[in-house]
Amino acid sequence: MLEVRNVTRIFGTRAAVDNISFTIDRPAFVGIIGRSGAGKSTFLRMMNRLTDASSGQIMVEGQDILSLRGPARRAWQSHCAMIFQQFNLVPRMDVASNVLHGLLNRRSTLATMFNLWPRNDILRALQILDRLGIAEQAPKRAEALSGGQQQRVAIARALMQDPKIILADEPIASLDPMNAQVVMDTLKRINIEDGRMVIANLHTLDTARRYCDRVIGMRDGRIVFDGTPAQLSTGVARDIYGADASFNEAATSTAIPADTAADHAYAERLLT
Ligand SMILES: Nc1ncnc2c1ncn2[C@@H]1O[C@H](COP(=O)(O)OP(=O)(O)OP(=O)(O)O)[C@@H](O)[C@H]1O
Repeated sequence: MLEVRNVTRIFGTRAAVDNISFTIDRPAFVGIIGRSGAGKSTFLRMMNRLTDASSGQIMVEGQDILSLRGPARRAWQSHCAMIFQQFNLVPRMDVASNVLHGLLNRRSTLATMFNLWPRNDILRALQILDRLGIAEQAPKRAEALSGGQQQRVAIARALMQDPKIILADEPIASLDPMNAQVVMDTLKRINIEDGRMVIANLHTLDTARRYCDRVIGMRDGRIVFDGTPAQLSTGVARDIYGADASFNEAATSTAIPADTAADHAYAERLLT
């Protein structure tokens, strides 16, 4: 389904991504982990053709997507939707219009400028919002929503493109643990129910272990691990993150310790 062959991206004299190769043969949920600067974002941006590669090929259904130009490149970008850490919504625009903007590549600029959308597209946007549990937010401005809701709007916008692959660049890095879970559950559902491949850059090991079928570990632009979550032992993680013996997994965790006594006290205060 996807074959990455010897892909490199050089900035100045330094390789941000250094000759990486791997194959994904089914619509899996793939996590890419590694410390800051490992090359994770650069790789996703090459997949989506936001950044050019210096060399290599990315084959999808027999076509090298790195060689696409003009309309063919734009068509690929709409089959390969991207979700960002900061959601990248238009804050003052309503939620439904933000979702409809997923069709931007396929619409005339004029129609988009005047916010003129065919009825069928509007209905589809509302159906997608409903599926993600946020239909009632459709008329609100995006900026009025919580971070978790905004990220679900961004996922809805991606689904509007009907993509084969969803690329997510640190999709939960700006969210609290509860919202992070809702967003990851949503991505997992889309992966399983729709059969869309998801490739997500993740900064926490526990998230990679919980949601991914496969984990790729990057360090200094290279792939240093490629395996299942079960193979991702603390020792392997230490290699990926380049940490010494004092490496502590909790430092890469999003989990908050449960403090039930404090929760009960808080609930009681609210009730009185
Ligand atoms: N446009 C650019 N110009 C120059 N150097 C860049 C550019 N983009 C990325 N780099 C460099 O490439 C390397 C890899 O960066 P990249 O953002 O891909 O890493 P990352 O693993 O995604 O890290 P983070 O989690 O912090 O985003 C870094 O050293 C970064 O400084």
